[in-house]
Amino acid sequence: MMVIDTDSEQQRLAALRRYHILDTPPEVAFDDIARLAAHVCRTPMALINFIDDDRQWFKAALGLGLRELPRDNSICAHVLLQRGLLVIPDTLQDSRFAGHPLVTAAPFLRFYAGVPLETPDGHLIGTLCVMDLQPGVLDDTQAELLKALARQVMRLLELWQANRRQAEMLCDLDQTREELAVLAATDPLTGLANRRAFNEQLRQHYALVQSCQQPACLLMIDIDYFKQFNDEYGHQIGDEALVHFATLARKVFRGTDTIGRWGGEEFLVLLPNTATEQALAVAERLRNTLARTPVRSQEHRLIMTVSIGLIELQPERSLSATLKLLDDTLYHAKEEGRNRTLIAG
Ligand SMILES: Nc1nc2c(ncn2[C@@H]2O[C@H](COP(=O)(O)OP(=O)(O)OP(=O)(O)O)[C@@H](O)[C@H]2O)c(=O)[nH]1
Repeated sequence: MMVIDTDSEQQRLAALRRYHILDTPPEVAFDDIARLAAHVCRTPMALINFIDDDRQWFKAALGLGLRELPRDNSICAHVLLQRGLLVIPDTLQDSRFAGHPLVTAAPFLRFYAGVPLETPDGHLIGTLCVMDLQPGVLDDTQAELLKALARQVMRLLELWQANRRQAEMLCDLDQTREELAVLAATDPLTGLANRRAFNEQLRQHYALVQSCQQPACLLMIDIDYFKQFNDEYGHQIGDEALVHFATLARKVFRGTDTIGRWGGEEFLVLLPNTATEQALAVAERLRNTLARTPVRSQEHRLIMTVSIGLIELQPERSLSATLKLLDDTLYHAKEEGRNRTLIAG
């Protein structure tokens, strides 16, 4: 009967799992080592096998048409127990193995030699073994070469693990890069596109308007009397009002529209494939939604109004001229009494 120390067995299994080798497909590099082991030891069979919780699983299985066997009465588990080379010249002459299912039934094993696969921190996670259907022996050179090949299996595993870690790090790096790109393009308070990102989108879309002659509109939206709002209720409620605006704007505009925070309490919205009348309808819907949806704080329910300038992009008008005209239009909307939408003209 094999006695297993549960603590070190758990550590051994953890060491094995760290390689993520179990249940991976066969690979030429491992098959080659098994072939070399069989050649050196002059046997028809060789295994690279890992001793899992309740099974032995073969990464390479030369001459044996199996991928795994139950761990119960595994011959290889004996190699781990004695922590070194195990040679069984004739299984039928060895009381420990004479009744083994692989000895008493197909493939009727007679000869076995195995060495442990040892991790750099001393855990034995499997074996490299050779087997024959006739009794046999292993000379010193063969034994040394079998041990050398077992070390090569471990080098391969270490390399495999290093590659996997590198791939994981590259994946993490890609993810971080994506997150940073999103952060760099986002206004931290409202989560809308920041001025730089909006400008980029606007430039790209303007090029499209010039080449495809598709209609597109731009809205410049400024919250009315926001300084007063801040002064009266505090900067914190002012911030909440900006977030409130952004939340409503996301609901009112289409997913294909781009909303950007242009500065303080000023926002720009790009509406692709939208003519002036449709853009005016959306701008008015935004003003109505704001009028119906107060900013809620513990003590107040505050209604915000906005002034909006609207302009249709024209291929023959430069972007800077468009933005200047839009800014002037917004200024007029403020001058005329605020809480309104004015069309540039
Ligand atoms: N709470 C808060 N306030 C901001 C933020 N950015 C800008 N502001 C404030 O927004 C106010 C804008 O004031 P003004 O440019 O005078 O405009 P206004 O009071 O809205 O007046 P009109 O635009 O003419 O209706 C200033 O008091 C800024 O401090 C912000 O991120 N949070």
